[in-house]
Amino acid sequence: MAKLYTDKDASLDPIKDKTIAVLGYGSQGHAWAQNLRDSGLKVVVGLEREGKSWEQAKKDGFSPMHTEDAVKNSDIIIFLIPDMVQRTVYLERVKPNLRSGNDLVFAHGFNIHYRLIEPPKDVDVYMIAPKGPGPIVREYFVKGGGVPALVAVHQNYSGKALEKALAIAKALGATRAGVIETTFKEETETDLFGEQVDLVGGITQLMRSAFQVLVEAGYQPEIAYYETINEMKMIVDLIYEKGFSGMFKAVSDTAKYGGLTSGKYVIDESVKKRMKEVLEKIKSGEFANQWVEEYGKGVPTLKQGVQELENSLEEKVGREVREISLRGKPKS
Ligand SMILES: NC(=O)c1ccc[n+]([C@@H]2O[C@H](COP(=O)([O-])OP(=O)(O)OC[C@H]3O[C@@H](n4cnc5c(N)ncnc54)[C@H](O)[C@@H]3O)[C@@H](O)[C@H]2O)c1
Ligand SMILES: CC(C)(O)[C@@H](O)C(=O)O
Ligand SMILES: [Mg+2]
Ligand SMILES: [Mg+2]
Repeated sequence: MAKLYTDKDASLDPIKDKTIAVLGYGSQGHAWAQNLRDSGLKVVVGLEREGKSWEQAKKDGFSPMHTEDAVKNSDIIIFLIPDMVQRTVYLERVKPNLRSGNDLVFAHGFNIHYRLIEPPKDVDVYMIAPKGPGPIVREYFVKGGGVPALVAVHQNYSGKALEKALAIAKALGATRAGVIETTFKEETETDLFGEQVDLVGGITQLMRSAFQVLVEAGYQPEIAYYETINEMKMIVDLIYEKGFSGMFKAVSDTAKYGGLTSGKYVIDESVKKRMKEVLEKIKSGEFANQWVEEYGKGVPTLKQGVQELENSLEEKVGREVREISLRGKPKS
């Protein structure tokens, strides 16, 4: 098994006297800024302008400052702004204010791996990539736990980059679970692959298609929603806690037999073949170029996809069904 770093393998010492700039106060930014501060580290929040994030950061007790001021006042600069804006913010706000011995830190390897950002040689460049959404990084930390993370070092000018990455992982709560060392290449490619074919893309499409098949066959949409979308959480929770075998133990033999046979029929080798094509596009940089181009055009495909999803019957029914099913969800 890969080496797992836990709390006992990490110390806050290498960064305890440093000032840390968290750039961005969105999904990950709000979690990192608060977790690192609650762990006793000195955090400043850097933002482009006053707005929603600025107000939220103030509500959470920070005194946000403009990006360039945050960079000038810090030793460690953490990029928690969208991947597509990191290059411009780096070139315009960070690079002109960077000092020898600063650290550039990422939560995902996209900009370094695909060379959108090419840092100078006299800084450390490393990553702590949480393997979970930002709000959960905060929620688990507050409840005394932590979301697992990957760490990677791209540039080790100080010779202490890994120790600092582990220190941040500890302050974030990730070593309460477990942290594994990787490379920027491995993290970037696997993270993009997972979110595309499985976590974000695959699961959404699987549930929507199943919902649509039932509705198109004349079944009540609310029943289709309960069956194909709502119950997914309980099944995934069982897999999360007990593995596939544990989940199988909790369902009926009828579900096991039907699931094994029809599951392999629906998600067959042709699906795996297309997953491999997706991986190739990620590895070759084709997906990265496509995403940069889409972003340059003002994200028309992304906007259209999100709008189609928001207007879909499954979302409309979901809003109603969730009101009912969330009433039954335990509070803690
Ligand atoms: N969202 C996640 O759960 C998650 C998980 C693991 C890694 N990551 C990585 O973390 C990084 C941050 O992702 P995120 O989803 O938290 O970002 P996000 O979309 O939530 O970031 C929003 C923040 O960025 C700022 N921002 C937006 N546009 C900007 C612009 N043009 N210039 C400057 N600032 C701008 C906003 O004001 C806000 O504070 C990315 O590298 C991402 O791949 C995200
Ligand atoms: C939370 C995810 C999907 O794991 C992350 O990779 C992201 O990009 O948001
Ligand atoms: Mg991810
Ligand atoms: Mg990702």
